[in-house]
Amino acid sequence: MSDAELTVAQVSAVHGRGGRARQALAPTTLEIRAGESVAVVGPSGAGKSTLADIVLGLRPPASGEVRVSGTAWCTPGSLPDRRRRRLVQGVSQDPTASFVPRWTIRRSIEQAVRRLTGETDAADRIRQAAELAHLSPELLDRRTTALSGGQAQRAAIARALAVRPAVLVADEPTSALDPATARSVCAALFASAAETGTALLLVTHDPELAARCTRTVRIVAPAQHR
Ligand SMILES: Nc1ncnc2c1ncn2[C@@H]1O[C@H](COP(=O)(O)OP(=O)(O)OP(=O)(O)O)[C@@H](O)[C@H]1O
Repeated sequence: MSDAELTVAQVSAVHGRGGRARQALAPTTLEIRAGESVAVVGPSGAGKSTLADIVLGLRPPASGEVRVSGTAWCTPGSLPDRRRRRLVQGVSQDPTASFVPRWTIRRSIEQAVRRLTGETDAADRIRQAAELAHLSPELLDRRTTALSGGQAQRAAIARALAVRPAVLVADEPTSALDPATARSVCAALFASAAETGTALLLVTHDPELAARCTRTVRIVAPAQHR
């Protein structure tokens, strides 16, 4: 038995139905253990974001299976159980998507912790997550509109970590940031995943970022796209 936190076994995806169906992801296999990071690279349109969505449990695969912490997560016929959703959290290119615009960062994180873990007192989790994400605590009481891009991305990392996931999926998390901010956000991402033993799946076009991961998996474009 594998002790990987995330197992992606021969997972493929199709967009569209009937005559419009097109393969969006060729069969892909990878494993990530606790504290490891895997960079997913490949040409534009190869299906990297589609793979991220499948691992996040947002869409089922067309074939294959995803396992999280040794248990089935999703298959062609099933999406993850609502009570296990906490186990895989995401950080996207647009951090504002993780927050309710009229709420403070703290309130959005509190709601996520309550919804995903059932815990009503999130204060300790939020403080720890902000520290892990290198987010100054005073920024927790602002809305995303009052944060810089780098601060908002650190807040999104804190939101994801506050529910203590087994797997963190980061899809191009720094592509909207300037190089210096991108480097500091990445430092927070790698350090927090390693410190908490979270398996990190990182979709990136940036070779420097990929080189910092434990391994790189290259997605090949489905045959019809080549
Ligand atoms: N909602 C959708 N409906 C139909 N086809 C889609 C949809 N989303 C993506 N696709 C197609 O699926 C394929 C994979 O897209 P995906 O966004 O996963 O690629 P990617 O590797 O992440 O690309 P990029 O590096 O440009 O972000 C592409 O051919 C894309 O056009």
